[in-house]
Amino acid sequence: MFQFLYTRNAFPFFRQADAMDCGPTCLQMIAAWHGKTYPLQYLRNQCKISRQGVTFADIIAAGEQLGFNTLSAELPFTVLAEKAPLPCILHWDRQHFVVLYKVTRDKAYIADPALGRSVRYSIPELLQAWQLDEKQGSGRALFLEPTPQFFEAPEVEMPATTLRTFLPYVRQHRRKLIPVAVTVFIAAVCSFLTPLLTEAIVDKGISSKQMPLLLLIGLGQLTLFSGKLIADFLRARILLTLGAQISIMMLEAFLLKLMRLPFAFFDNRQAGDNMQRVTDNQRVEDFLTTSAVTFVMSVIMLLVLGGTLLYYNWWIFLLFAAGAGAGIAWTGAFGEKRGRLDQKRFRVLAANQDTLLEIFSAFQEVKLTGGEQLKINQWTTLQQQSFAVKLESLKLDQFIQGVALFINETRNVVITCLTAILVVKGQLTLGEMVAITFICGQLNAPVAQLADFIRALQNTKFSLQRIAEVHHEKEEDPVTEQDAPAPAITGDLRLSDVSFQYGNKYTPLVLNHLHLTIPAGKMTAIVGLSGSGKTTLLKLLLKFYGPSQGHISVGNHSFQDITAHHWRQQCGAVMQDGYVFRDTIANNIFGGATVRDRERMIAACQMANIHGFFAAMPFGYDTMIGKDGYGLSEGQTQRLLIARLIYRNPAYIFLDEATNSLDASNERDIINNLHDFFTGKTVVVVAHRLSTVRHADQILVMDKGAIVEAGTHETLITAEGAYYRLIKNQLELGR
Ligand SMILES: Nc1ncnc2c1ncn2[C@@H]1O[C@H](COP(=O)(O)OP(=O)(O)OP(=O)(O)O)[C@@H](O)[C@H]1O
Repeated sequence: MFQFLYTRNAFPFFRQADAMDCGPTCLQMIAAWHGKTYPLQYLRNQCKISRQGVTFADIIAAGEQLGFNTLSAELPFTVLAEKAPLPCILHWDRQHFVVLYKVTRDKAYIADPALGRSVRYSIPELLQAWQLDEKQGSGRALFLEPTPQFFEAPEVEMPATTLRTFLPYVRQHRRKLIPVAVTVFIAAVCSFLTPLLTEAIVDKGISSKQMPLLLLIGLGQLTLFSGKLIADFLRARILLTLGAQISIMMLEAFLLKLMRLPFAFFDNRQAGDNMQRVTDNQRVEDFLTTSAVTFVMSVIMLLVLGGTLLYYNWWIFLLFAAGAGAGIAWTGAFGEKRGRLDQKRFRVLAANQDTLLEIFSAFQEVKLTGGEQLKINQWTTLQQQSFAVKLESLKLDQFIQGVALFINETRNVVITCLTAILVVKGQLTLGEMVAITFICGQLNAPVAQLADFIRALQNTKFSLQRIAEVHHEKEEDPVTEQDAPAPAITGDLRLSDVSFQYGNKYTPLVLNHLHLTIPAGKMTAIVGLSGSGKTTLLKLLLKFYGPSQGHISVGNHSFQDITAHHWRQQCGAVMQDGYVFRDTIANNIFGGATVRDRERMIAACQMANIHGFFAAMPFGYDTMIGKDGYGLSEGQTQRLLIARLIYRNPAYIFLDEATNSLDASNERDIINNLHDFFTGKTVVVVAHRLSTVRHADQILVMDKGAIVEAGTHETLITAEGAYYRLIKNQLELGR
């Protein structure tokens, strides 16, 4: 519809922000070609971008969401060039996506989100990058045709995260800005007076040959220098305190935001990504405190010293202003290039963090599999990449700074020559020349600081973009309901026609049209082969994920109407990968509980059969455990997690292989103890052991995401169906 707006060279182009963004960026270009501009972040979400980027299926699913009819085809180049409607998305070098928007007799025009708007390839070059099979000369292409739904869809706006978002943090500390302003004022006055005294030394002191006057002026200069120094020192101290306070508040808000995001957000990101974003927050804080204050100071200095220079000679002032302006403009012109490098640097550093985290947390596995060298090699490869990015950044910075320095020096030399000429001509006194040279020397620092400020501003902009990715993620619960009072929820859990897939609609169904009721106050056991979807079902019941299709309810409440936070307050769970925090045993058992009752805690540990062990620890329940503390065996860890659950005393209990590491005697004791505790509670247990499931009020047998059988142990054994076979082959009959 709007194609006429674009000439051949003006195909709408967007550059990918991130190495994994090529797919969504191609979709962004195609949507823009048809007249609609979508924010990249929105398209990334629609594509459900993961750590590995996106697939054709992800782009198709997102395209259909936007209102495109999509057709993905493997076709020969001749068909692509002569018959296919362009633009289309091509799979490139088997690892990248590009948009092909024009083919002539011997050239193909590609908008490559990594390289640029109009990258021209010869046909053999295109074939080399595109075709799947060298002999066939064919490759994969995705065509997107807009439907009326595309044009009717409302505009999508993603609010930008700007510095303004963070100003409230600074405003809270505005009183501290007063002493900062005072120190800036003192420094400015000192800078203003110093050249005047210099001029006085030369013109008045030397010519009058009055030693006391010279001494007095010298003393004045020393006082001004000391005043400026003290003001600078004080300011640095105040800013450090201010920066630390603002940083803590910003990071606290960032962590709180992260905690409120849904599980899917963490599925798609590496830990290193979020850790790097903490650095981004610190960069913003540094900008708001140090860089912004330095900027204000530089501007004041420029005004004060520039005004003094203007007072001496306006020609020299103009010359200086032109030179300084040129240097600053030069530095500012490299924003986009520096942005791309910064994004590369972010990726490499995040990957570096992840590799190190993996090496340290999987140390045992690394050693057992003899993978030490492999892991070190992976790390060194990342170091090489990091070095390459650093070198590239250094080269660019040196180029920018080198030219800026050259401009500055040229300006200084020209000004020195000009002042000398003016002195020779008698239009300036020697004292004025010395004062002007002094002012120009003094001005160099604020001019350089302005250039630094521009660089800091660009860096902060890149950091803000990355922080925005977290800030604009939809939280699990609506913000207004997050702190609402949470009355108890009761009733059966019901699933009606529930299906679920982790990715988009083209990824396999992990849960397949489930209809089931989990009766309140009863115990339901779920059994099935590995990978049949048991844990996923628990995760849906815990509201970690919402169903892709169908409906879940508890009592009279639809799951959609209760917040995840509210629901999880009613629940307790021991998951397969339950975690022991780096803390005391007591704090590990209390968890997030507000009431910390030691007697109840000990009773919980007795029920979980672990009291004797904890009581015998060096500091009893105050012994540190977790990563840096006293090691626990798998079985002890599971008993601690069960004690945590008992202390929490929830109405709905979910156990995923919670006792599989226990020995038979421990398990029997715990199951006996839990029998009373479970009374009246709704319990869902995923287990492989017959001893755990046989007394359940209801047993559900899962296979390939579906419930294939349901009943009690006796009825299912009599039926001799899936449960019977599973027991024979899988469940440990002996226990
Ligand atoms: N985060 C995820 N992203 C994509 N697929 C996933 C994810 N988690 C699980 N799956 C897939 O979902 C399917 C069901 O996994 P699930 O963990 O629910 O099975 P399970 O029955 O609990 O298996 P097990 O008895 O081995 O614990 C598996 O094929 C698995 O690969």
